[in-house]
Amino acid sequence: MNSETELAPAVASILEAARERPGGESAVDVDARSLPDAIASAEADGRVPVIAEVKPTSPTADGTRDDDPVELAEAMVEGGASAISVLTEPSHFGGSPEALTRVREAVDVPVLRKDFVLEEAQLDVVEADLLLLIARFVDDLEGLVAAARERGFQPLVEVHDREELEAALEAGAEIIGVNNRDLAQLEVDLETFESVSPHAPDDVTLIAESGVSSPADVRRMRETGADALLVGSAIMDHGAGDSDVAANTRRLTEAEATAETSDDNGD
Ligand SMILES: O=C(O)c1ccccc1NCC(=O)[C@H](O)[C@H](O)COP(=O)(O)O
Repeated sequence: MNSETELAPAVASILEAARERPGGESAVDVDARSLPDAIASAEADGRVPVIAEVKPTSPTADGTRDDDPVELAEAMVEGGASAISVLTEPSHFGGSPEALTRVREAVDVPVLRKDFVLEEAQLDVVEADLLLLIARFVDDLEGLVAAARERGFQPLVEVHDREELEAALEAGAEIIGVNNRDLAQLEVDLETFESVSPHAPDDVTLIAESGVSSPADVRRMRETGADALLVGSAIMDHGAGDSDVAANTRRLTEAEATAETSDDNGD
């Protein structure tokens, strides 16, 4: 992996910044909340398992939300989110490790650290229940998956195509996210998940990431094998700024229940 060919300029800039960021001084020791348990709990009470993302801004966002990350995360849980993703990348996404720590103290669902972790010391910046590793950018994926597990994290390995899926499986990944956003044009295409998901073994926890914006999208991803969905923009609604994050989350977590009770196409 670790190919920088055909990367969008914003992604090349994100990687450059990631290489400069220091790691922690000593290994963290996490007592992680289980994502599979949180997914099972949502399924049991009829909610779609959604990992809602606290993403103040991004290279593709229309604006920035300055709301308190804790208030956003609490509203997401109120809307039925099974887990929270918190951007810790500071220079392109407006995130911080401190925001993640505050969110994890405030909610009782699993919290994902969303960042561009490239080397082992960068695992030790902050405790989280789940930790994102992007297959394309990590040189020693197997080593970093193992190092994350040694610290107690549940690694979530992000892939974009079948080759990266195979690499994630060889590295021992048990939780895999298929990112619908390509890192060359930053365009989203839900067909990405649909083309990769049939090749994932049943015992993998499979997450559809990016570009899910409506209940119809939720159902489409679930029908093609998504155990959970990672959703940022449609919940944060950067353009509106003051939109109702709990309601935005609920619209997606209730997508399957509303489909059963409604005659319309429910988008
Ligand atoms: O979100 C971006 O603009 C972005 C740009 C460059 C690299 C990564 C980017 N996003 C990272 C993500 O994985 C998403 O935040 C996450 O999957 C949620 O996506 P969405 O629901 O489409 O906001």
